[in-house]
Amino acid sequence: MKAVHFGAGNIGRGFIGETLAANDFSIDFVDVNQTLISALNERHEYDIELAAPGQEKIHVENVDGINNGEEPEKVVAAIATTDLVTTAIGPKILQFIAPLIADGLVARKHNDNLTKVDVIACENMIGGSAHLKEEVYKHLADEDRAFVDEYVGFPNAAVDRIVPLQKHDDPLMVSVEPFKEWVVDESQMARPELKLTGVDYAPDLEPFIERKLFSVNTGHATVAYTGQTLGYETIGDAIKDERVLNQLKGVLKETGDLLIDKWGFKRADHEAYQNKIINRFENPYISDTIARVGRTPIRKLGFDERFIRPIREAKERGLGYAKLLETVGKIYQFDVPTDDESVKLQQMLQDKFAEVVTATTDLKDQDLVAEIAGKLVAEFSAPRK
Ligand SMILES: NC(=O)C1=CN([C@@H]2O[C@H](COP(=O)(O)OP(=O)(O)OC[C@H]3O[C@@H](n4cnc5c(N)ncnc54)[C@H](O)[C@@H]3O)[C@@H](O)[C@H]2O)C=CC1
Ligand SMILES: O=P(O)(O)OC[C@H]1O[C@](O)(CO)[C@@H](O)[C@@H]1O
Repeated sequence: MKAVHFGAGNIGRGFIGETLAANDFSIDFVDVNQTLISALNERHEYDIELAAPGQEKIHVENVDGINNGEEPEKVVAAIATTDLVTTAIGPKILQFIAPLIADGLVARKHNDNLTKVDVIACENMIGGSAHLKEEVYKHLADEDRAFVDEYVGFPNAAVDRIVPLQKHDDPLMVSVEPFKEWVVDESQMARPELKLTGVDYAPDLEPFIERKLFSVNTGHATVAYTGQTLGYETIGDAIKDERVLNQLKGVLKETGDLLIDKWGFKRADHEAYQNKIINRFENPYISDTIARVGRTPIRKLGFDERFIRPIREAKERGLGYAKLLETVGKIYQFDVPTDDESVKLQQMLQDKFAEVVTATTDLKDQDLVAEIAGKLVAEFSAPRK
């Protein structure tokens, strides 16, 4: 069996690659990072290390790399004959790989390849594959849509494994937590007979993706944003602070109440699920930065994302969301100069504060307005350790 996987990064190599290889797939990793692509093509194998006592190694082989920026035609040819397409590239990048996926699917039509194929987006988002499908369809001519309708599935999926930023001499080596969960919506598959060991197939993904996103991801982000306002740089250090842990527990109580009310999870089971997540965040074998877990704060503030959606739904149901609101307030203080969205958010705040300063002081000197606004932004985002 053959798979084309977009995104040879942390979760791509550290989870999707492991699972595909364990199911005897050969994998074409597609990425724009030439260091990763060259290493994959030189060695055709890599190691995964479990972040746990013993640091067990898992060997992955039968892998190749294609740089989609340099050799898009190779990606199209690979999709034309593959059995499965997966992505772990980032929600906002899906739109950029959609044209290539569309070309690859049309190539299947031109080659009379009538084997059905599923395209699975393994991103932290609700409806990831459905979103990718919309993007792909924008690049299909009317006469190709019927073929894709009939032969291609875009089943939504939830993937759960913490894979932090990596620091190894070997660019392919990836250290991952032992826990892993990959759930695919079976009802949306074009080729449901192609099932992978290590993947769960659910008739309805919504409860799983919401439980995961509003527990693991809302929780992790809460540790990151609360931790940063207290001056911490790593998740491990932040979660040792009782104020951060209490904030996390408060937020998980609110999302837990919502999930139990909405999906009928049993409270005891859900609390056990939450406690396991807290233990995962505390894993001393993982060094995870607040900058990574809090990355792209504007995306994380989105309408259907890990804070605003549970807040909206808790409000509709008359449930509590005070701790979630508190955390949202902290997201606006997320200040990481290397994160474009953080820089943009801070600039938006600076501009708004400047409006308030102008309205309250009548100052005409814009340099002075900017200086005062800068002080206000700093005041609102200063660490309060
Ligand atoms: N790291 C984790 O623990 C988990 C991550 N995810 C999701 O997986 C996705 C990827 O996350 P990570 O692996 O952490 O990120 P990452 O940054 O390690 O990997 C992303 C990869 O995509 C590549 N890429 C970026 N733009 C590209 C383009 N236009 N064409 C081809 N390749 C491109 C990058 O070079 C990089 O190798 C995200 O949606 C994330 O939410 C989901 C569950 C766990
Ligand atoms: O990948 P995103 O959406 O930026 O969010 C980061 C989150 O993803 C994970 O890496 C895995 O779900 C978590 O560790 C973290 O909460």
